[in-house]
Amino acid sequence: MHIEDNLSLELHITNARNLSTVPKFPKMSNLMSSTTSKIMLMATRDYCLTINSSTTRVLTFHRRLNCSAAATPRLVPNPPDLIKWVRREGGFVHPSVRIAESSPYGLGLIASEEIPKGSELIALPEHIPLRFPVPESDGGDDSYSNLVNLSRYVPEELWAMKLGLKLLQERAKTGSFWWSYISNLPETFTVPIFFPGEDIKNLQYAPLVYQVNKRCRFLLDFEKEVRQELEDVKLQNHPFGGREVDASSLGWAMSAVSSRAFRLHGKAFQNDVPMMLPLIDMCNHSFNPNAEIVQEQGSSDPKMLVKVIAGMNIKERDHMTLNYGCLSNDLFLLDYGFVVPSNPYDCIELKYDGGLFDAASMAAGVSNPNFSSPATWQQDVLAKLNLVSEQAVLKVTLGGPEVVEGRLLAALRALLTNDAESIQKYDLNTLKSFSIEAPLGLANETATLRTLIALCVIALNHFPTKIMEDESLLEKGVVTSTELALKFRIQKKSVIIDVMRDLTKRVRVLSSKESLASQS
Ligand SMILES: C[S@@+](CC[C@H](N)C(=O)[O-])C[C@H]1O[C@@H](n2cnc3c(N)ncnc32)[C@H](O)[C@@H]1O
Repeated sequence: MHIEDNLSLELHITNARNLSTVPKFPKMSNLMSSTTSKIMLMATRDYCLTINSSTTRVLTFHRRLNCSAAATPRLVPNPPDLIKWVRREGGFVHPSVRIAESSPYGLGLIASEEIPKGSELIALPEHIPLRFPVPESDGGDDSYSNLVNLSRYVPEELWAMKLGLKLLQERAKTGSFWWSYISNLPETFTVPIFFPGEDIKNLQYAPLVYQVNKRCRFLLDFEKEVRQELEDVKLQNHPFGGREVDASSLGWAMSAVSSRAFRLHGKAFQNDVPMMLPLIDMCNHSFNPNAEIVQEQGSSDPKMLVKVIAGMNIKERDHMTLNYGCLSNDLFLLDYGFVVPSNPYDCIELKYDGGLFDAASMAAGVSNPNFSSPATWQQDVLAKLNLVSEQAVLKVTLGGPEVVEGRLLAALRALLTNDAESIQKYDLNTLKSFSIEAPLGLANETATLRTLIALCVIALNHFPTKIMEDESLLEKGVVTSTELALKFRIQKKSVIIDVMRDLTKRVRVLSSKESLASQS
């Protein structure tokens, strides 16, 4: 996969906006270019990434410096009181819930007094969440049908952009019902579409660089489509009140949604519709949250669409947290603009490739591996694992709760044995897991684990820098985007090292069993 150009967006967010005026959208500025550079990121040819910055369109990210360094600047300097607005609109906010600085995470919700487990913290009535309108609600309105037309250009995977169009529409509208909410949104986001090109390269990890480039390219193309679609639209039918929407404002809206919207399940939520939940979205993330969203319409209070309750006792001055999901750092950075240290769900992606796996096996001292030329019965196993054929999914992962993706583990075990008969004895699920120790025998398991360790070494060596170098760069003090890129790649390398540790332990256990067996 060669990515010819590396696109990122420059977001100039400059104006402190007066509440009484309709806010202007941020302006996208000049396109820059720099010298060509190439980086090889992954072990396989397909993950070889070429960043040719001579065709690069880099737009730099400017953070305003006139606000307090600790706070995340909001869309307007002194936005309305969000808690008061929610209460005024019929929502419930626990009397001990406050919005406060939650450094370094931006703003957050804090308890001004102890809150007992099970207490209702926030409840929002149906009209407060912001969602993409369903036809019945805005039907007949041309600005609505123009918005729907634009949303057709948005691929399903970028659902945040669809809701982002609605957010931009409300941001442009004088007297929007949601203005109290929108004016409290961050002015800028730390997601990598806004990184300078150098910091996209600094991620050192091709799968994420690919996703960032894809999003940037989409935004630049979408900007053109929006322009064309709205060229001849009359002011009264214009979905953004005649305001020009460019890649920067689209990027702002997409990031606002991806970092704050919730996809709620259950019949009350029209099949997994994403929505922005004012105030609830002030909760920061934790894998051990002290609050949770109650998704079903409670019969005790049928007017409330969504509630947050305390999942445990929340002490005075504690921050309220929600779990955004068991996500890898790729998704945390791409959608939310942060990296979780020691994230148990982080993993690295590799491509299943016979040549690479033969090389890893040989490096591990396995004689005559046949990943490149598997026997027919081995090909059958690979087909069942969806690792051969036109539609094969060749992406496999190391790390996360599984440590080694089941399909990869089963493939290695099957390709490192000559024993076609024993393979028939087990169902594929057994071969895909570590739950039964050494299903194809100690020698096969040792060869499998050693090959995996060699794969880890290859993957680690493809990062251009070592963790220690990254850490010393971090210590020097760098801008936010560089800091995030450094933290991200440190975590990726740590995932590989953790996997190697785990596999090495397993090899040791097997060796001691082997030596016991040979003694008896
Ligand atoms: C739903 S908002 C939470 C409110 C946000 N802190 C604010 O100032 O508006 C999600 C954003 O909060 C920040 N955040 C939340 N949890 C975090 C965490 N565990 N580590 C770092 N940043 C976090 C990130 O900037 C993320 O995009």
